[in-house]
Amino acid sequence: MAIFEVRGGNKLSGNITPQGAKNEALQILSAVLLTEQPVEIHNIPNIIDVNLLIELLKEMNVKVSPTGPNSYVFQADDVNVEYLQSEDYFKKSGRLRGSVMLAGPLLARFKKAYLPKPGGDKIGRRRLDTHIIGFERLGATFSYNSDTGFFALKTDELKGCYMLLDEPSVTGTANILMAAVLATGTTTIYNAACEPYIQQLCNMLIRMGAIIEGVGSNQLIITGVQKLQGTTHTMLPDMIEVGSFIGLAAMTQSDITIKNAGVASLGIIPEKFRQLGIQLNINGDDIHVPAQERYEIQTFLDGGVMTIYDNPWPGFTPDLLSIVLVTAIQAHGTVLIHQKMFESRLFFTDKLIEMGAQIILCDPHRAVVVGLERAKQLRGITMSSPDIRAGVALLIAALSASGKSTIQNIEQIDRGYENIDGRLQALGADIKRG
Ligand SMILES: CC(=O)N[C@H]1[C@@H](OP(=O)(O)OP(=O)(O)OC[C@H]2O[C@@H](n3ccc(=O)[nH]c3=O)[C@H](O)[C@@H]2O)O[C@H](CO)[C@@H](O)[C@@H]1O
Ligand SMILES: C=C(OP(=O)(O)O)C(=O)O
Repeated sequence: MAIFEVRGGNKLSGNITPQGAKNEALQILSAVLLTEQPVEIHNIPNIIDVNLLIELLKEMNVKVSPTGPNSYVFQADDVNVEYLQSEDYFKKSGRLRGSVMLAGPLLARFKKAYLPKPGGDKIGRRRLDTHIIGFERLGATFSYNSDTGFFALKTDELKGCYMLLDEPSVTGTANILMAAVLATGTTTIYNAACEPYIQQLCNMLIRMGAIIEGVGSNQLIITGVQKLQGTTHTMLPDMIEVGSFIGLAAMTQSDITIKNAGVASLGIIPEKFRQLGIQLNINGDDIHVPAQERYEIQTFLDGGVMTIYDNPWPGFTPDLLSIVLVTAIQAHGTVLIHQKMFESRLFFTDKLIEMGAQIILCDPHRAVVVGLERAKQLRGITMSSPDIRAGVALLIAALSASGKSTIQNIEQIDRGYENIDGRLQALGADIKRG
């Protein structure tokens, strides 16, 4: 198992460009199954989860031709849906969350699909009810094999309907949307997720010939069409990487410019880091984070302790709470981090406490961070990366700490961050892959 060896304490400087968005890529790559025509996609991040999904598409007989370092053309004109019943698919698809989104397009085009046991981060229960109930409402039937954990879905015809989702699931919305674009009649998805990656998917589908109203809102109205055509699509910058780099700069007192950060699509993210007291200078599409010795966590207007919590878009993404938490360690002041969506995402704080952070884990969902105000540096330790975002939070802690840290299980980090060691070395970080 690969490790990172980090010698912390270096102040970093320079420019860093975020990769294409991981969670957008997983939706967009699934959508190539909706047409027999070529689809050209740019700014695809070279990360484990995305490469695994590309591998699954290849195994399904989709033609995959690289056209540049992060660009590919996909053509799904001879799809082998039966591959989805193979042992190999069972094994590989369970390794990432994104594979669930192959189901919507397959059901729409080939009238059958298989939904794997959800993979991805082990950050709490991750149910598929929204996906399955949505497909059922469109006219699919499902059976569940408790030995394999697979749902088999089939339909004679998908028919549009009105549905109010139980929760605005991101992958659930993408899945139902991709099924509905080829259904007969009109589908209304109310309480839909509406984050920029869903908007990107909608806009791609519209370019392919789909009819979708309400893009960017929580109500999508889709008029089904018989066929979709090829298109070209470019992924947005990864907003979770942008937030990770802001946290990294603040914790390590570094002067970093995040180039082409996709500022217009960051929503409330910059504001949350400002609530930690971090100065951000936005110049066009770049974010300059100056070296900051001191940053002071704001209080609420009534003087109450700041709380930062997750919510579906346009609320704050749960994927950045681990980064906000680690960044608060050297702040002046106190913050309550409340992770509402996932119940196992804060346990990594025990490693931060071992490094010297002042954190009280109140329960699985809430942690209070009392800033050290740089009176004490964290100390390097050996630790293991439990999930993508906790992994990067631990990496940020290690880069700010005195002495050597070893981070194990870095495959978790590689799932979502492209060549992170190389890009951090270019900023002056002492990090080695072992
Ligand atoms: C591949 C991908 O795109 N993964 C993202 C996607 O996962 P994913 O689509 O799997 O996440 P969902 O949006 O379905 O929901 C995530 C969790 O939050 C809970 N929930 C959701 C909505 C809500 O209003 N209340 C609530 O408690 C759900 O029950 C679930 O346990 O969206 C998550 C939420 O932004 C992100 O963390 C993941 O990185
Ligand atoms: C939780 C995440 O990913 P996934 O849904 O792919 O596990 C994440 O990107 O932070």
